[in-house]
Amino acid sequence: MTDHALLLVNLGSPDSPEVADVRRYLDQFLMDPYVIDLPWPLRRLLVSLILRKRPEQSAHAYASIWWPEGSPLIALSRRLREAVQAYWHEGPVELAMRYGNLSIEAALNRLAEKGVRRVTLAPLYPQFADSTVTTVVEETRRVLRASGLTLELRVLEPFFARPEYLDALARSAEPHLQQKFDHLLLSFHGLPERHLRKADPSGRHCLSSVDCCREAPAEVLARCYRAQCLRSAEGFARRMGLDEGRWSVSFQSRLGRARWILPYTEKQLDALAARGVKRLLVMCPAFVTDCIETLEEIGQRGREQFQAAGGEELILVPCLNDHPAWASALAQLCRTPG
Ligand SMILES: C=CC1=C(C)c2cc3[nH]c(cc4nc(cc5[nH]c(cc1n2)c(C)c5CCC(=O)O)C(CCC(=O)O)=C4C)c(C)c3C=C
Ligand SMILES: [Fe+2]
Ligand SMILES: [Fe+2]
Repeated sequence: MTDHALLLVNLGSPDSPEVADVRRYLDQFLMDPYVIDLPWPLRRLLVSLILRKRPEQSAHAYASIWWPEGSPLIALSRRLREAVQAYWHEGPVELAMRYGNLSIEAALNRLAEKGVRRVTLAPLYPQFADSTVTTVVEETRRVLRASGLTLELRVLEPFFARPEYLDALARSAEPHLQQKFDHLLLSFHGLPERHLRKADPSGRHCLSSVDCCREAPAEVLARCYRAQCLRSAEGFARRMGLDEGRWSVSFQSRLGRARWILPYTEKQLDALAARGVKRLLVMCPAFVTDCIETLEEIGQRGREQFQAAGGEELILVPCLNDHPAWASALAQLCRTPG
């Protein structure tokens, strides 16, 4: 059987680190109502304000991590697609981005032309958030409706606690954890607190106490990004045999002035240095491929900040990228997506 395809979807990147390309990309990204969840006129106003300064700053950051082949996120996602194809014999493996080029529409059309009948959609995010998973799923459904393609769609559920993902994370990180280090910081992408409250099916659990995410009942856990990040972190630390106190969790990439989920990575870097941590390892398990948020925010700015606060070295552990253990795990996850 070769008519069951995989469609891997990642976030996307600007076409180049030029200011105009970065502005166009940020505009599409931030105008997504799943990312900035305000009514259109307010969203337009806020995004236009953000776009006054942000494209220049982000363009500078993108330029500092850009590869000869282009955006690291896209280049690494392409390599991942190729690696997964070696483990997926049921049909073709396609790659698309939610924003910018490599559109979902073009990928679905290619699959239909190849005679594919079933597609398993894999949003490349281990933890659930409306701003990542829901927007990918909804956009794919919208394209299918609009194009009239009759492809049967299944969706890979967030895999934050699946052994396939956690084992692959352990296998890819293991060589880096063999070096001498004082502390491991697991820095996840942040999320506005408002998004957490909105996704909470109970309407009252999330953010009700400092520890609510540790006691989330199953239906809340299924929708709570923060609780899922903590589960991933605990599952990873257990696999690596890390003692409590030798690792911690934080959330990075805050945008704007609203409250985002705590603790902030920026604050943790200072706090760890002040506590006497000299050699700090940082992993970013919410990202399956390295990108601006890992390479620039942590690997460059985070390192400078940590050293200025008295730390000696910040070592960034690479994301899963195209590690064979991850490519094989992803194919396996897609065989039992629900
Ligand atoms: C891993 C999961 C992600 C969540 C959750 C997420 C939420 C989220 N992000 C922004 C704003 C920005 N994110 C940016 C980059 C970016 N974000 C993710 C992933 C998640 N975002 C990735 C993989 C990347 C990297 C893209 C790349 O090209 O390398 C950016 C752009 C970069 C910048 O200007 O700093 C913004 C802006 C919000 C507002 C949000 C939740 C509401
Ligand atoms: Fe983001
Ligand atoms: Fe929660």
